[in-house]
Amino acid sequence: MTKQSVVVPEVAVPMPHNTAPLFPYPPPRAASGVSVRKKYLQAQLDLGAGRINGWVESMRASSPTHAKAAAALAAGAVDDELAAWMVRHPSALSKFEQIVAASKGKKIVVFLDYDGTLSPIVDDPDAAFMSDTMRRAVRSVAKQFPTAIISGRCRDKVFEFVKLAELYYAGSHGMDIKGPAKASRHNKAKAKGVLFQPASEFLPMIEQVHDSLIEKTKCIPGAKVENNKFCASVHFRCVDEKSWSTLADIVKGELKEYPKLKLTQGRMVRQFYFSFFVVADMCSHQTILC
Ligand SMILES: O=P(O)(O)OC[C@H]1O[C@H](O[C@H]2O[C@H](CO)[C@@H](O)[C@H](O)[C@H]2O)[C@H](O)[C@@H](O)[C@@H]1O
Repeated sequence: MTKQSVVVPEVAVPMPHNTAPLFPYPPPRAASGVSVRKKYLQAQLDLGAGRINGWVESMRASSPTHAKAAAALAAGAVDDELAAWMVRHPSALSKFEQIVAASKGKKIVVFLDYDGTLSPIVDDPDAAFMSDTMRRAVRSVAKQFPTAIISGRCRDKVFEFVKLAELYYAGSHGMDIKGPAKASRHNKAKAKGVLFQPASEFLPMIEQVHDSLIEKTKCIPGAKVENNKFCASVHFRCVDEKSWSTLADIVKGELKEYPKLKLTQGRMVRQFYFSFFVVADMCSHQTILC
C-alpha cells in the first residue's frame, strides 16, 4: 500500500444486447476498436500533467458525443473488449436454466445497480426516475430473495427514486448501508433498518470538497457537482469537450488538496462523472490509504 490517492476504475457494466430493456436507452458499447480500459488503466497511476491528458483521453473515448463513438453507436459496432466482456457475462435470461440448476440448495441474494440499470440514463441526475413497471419487477424480486441496491448516489436519493422499504440500500459507493425498514419473510427478526456508515468522520471533509468543487466548476458551463453524502461527484455529461481538460485539472487539484480521498471515474458510454470518496476498512472502521 502507498499513501497516495489513485483513480479507482469503476467496474463499468455494459448491458448485454440480448436482454429486453425496460427503458429506452441504447445499451452502452465501447467507443471504438481502441480499448477504453487499457487507456484508462494507463491514466491512473499518478497525477502529473501527462495524467490529465490520460483522463481527458479516457473521458473522450467514453463519450457518445465523440464522433467516433457516435458512429460506432450508429453502426451497432461492438469492439473486442466488449465482445469478450459479453462472453464472460452473458444475459441471465439466456442462461436461466443453468442459473436455476446452479442455485439449487444455495441462498440467493440479489444486488442491483440503480442508474442505467433500474432507471434510464438522463442528462439531469435528479431526473433519473424509475418506471412503475420496473418498481413492480423489483418488488416481486424482493418477495423471493433478499434484494439490495448498490449505488454511487446518496442512499436517501436512491430510496426517494425506488420507494421500496423492503430492500437493502447501499449508497455512496457502499459507505452508507441500511437494511430494510419493512419486515419481510427474509428479515423478520432484523427489520430495524440496521445502519452501517464507516466513514462518518469524513462527512465534514466531503462537504468541504463538495462546496469547493461547486465554486471551482462554476466557470464551466454544463458541469454539475452532486452531493452524494459520503462522496461528491462531478458530472461532465453536459460539458463541451473543449472544457474537459480544464475540468480534469480542477478535479486533479482538488484531489491533491485532499489526499485522504479517492477518486473514481465513471466510464463507458453511459457514465460521465468523477466521484470523490473515502475508502474505509470495514472491520476496523479506519481509513485505508491504498
Ligand atoms: O452506481 P450507480 O447507481 O450506477 O450510480 C452511478 C452514478 O449514477 C448517476 O450518474 C449517472 O446517471 C445520471 C442520470 O442518468 C447521468 O446524468 C450521469 O451522466 C451518469 O453518470 C449519479 O448521478 C451519480 O452520482 C452516480 O455516481
